[in-house]
Amino acid sequence: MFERVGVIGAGTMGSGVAADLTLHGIGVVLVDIDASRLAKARSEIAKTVRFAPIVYPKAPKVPVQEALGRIVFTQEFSAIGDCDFVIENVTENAAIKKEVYRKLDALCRLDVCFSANTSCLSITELARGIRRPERIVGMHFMNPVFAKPVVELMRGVHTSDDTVRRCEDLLRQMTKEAIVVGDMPGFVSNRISHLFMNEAMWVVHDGVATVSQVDQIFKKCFGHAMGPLETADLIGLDVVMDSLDVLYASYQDPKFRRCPLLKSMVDSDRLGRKSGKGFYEYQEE
Ligand SMILES: NC(=O)c1ccc[n+]([C@@H]2O[C@H](COP(=O)([O-])OP(=O)(O)OC[C@H]3O[C@@H](n4cnc5c(N)ncnc54)[C@H](O)[C@@H]3O)[C@@H](O)[C@H]2O)c1
Repeated sequence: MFERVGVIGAGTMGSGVAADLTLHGIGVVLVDIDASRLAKARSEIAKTVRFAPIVYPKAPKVPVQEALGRIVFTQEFSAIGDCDFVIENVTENAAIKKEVYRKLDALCRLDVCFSANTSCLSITELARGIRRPERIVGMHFMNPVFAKPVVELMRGVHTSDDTVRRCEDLLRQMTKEAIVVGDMPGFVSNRISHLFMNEAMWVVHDGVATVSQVDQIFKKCFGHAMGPLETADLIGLDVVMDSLDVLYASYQDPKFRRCPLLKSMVDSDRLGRKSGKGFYEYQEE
């Protein structure tokens, strides 16, 4: 049983992962370089602990103070020294992630596994230069983490069977299951979904349909729970743009060329739900 998990990065995904771990009784050390992100994460986690069982009845009911009491919020990487497992959720940028793995590698016991919560980056690439490449794995959590019972688990070239088994054990403790896939940029989910989202943006850019029409067609004709542009807003348009850039660079394939509308929305801080405005507008909950 895992007792204490290090969570690196306290943004949308890091705070979601930390909230789900604490809901399942697992201690967390949540590390971010930005104090304001840690403060925001504390209030987001409190909100999740309060509302998760209402919107998702399978989520455990835990008093907010008890859940927050299981989390150490810190800017100090050294605090993760005694963690049994680390889930990394920093910005989707290979250079930033690799620097984080170098720090973790120096701080953690050699048997500790590191999982990358990444949208598109290759796990094998992230493991380069690390003393424990067999202990690096990809765990692609979906947002909102507490309501998604399945995680895409990516096996790098060096990832060992024991590492995969430990990930599955941790996910079981979080009442989730893994679908284990291979390691190519974007894996299964984002290699396909980002083409959908990008093409939906081109449709709006070309004046073929409105944002709402595109999403309604996916929901009412195809039975999807969310349309591609609503999904992009939920993920964060900056994260979608970073991911498309990784896919484009990795495959050298023009099919991943991002729509200029996405860049102009990111430049004007229309990032989706997290900034209150994206393809849609959102009120503070
Ligand atoms: N947003 C989604 O729906 C989603 C879903 C699955 C996976 N992902 C992946 O999860 C990762 C995080 O995405 P996000 O949406 O939470 O991004 P985000 O921008 O909300 O959060 C990233 C956090 O990382 C922190 N950070 C940056 N450099 C750091 C460092 N060196 N050390 C510690 N913290 C650092 C930032 O301060 C920020 O708080 C990305 O790789 C993304 O592709 C995102």
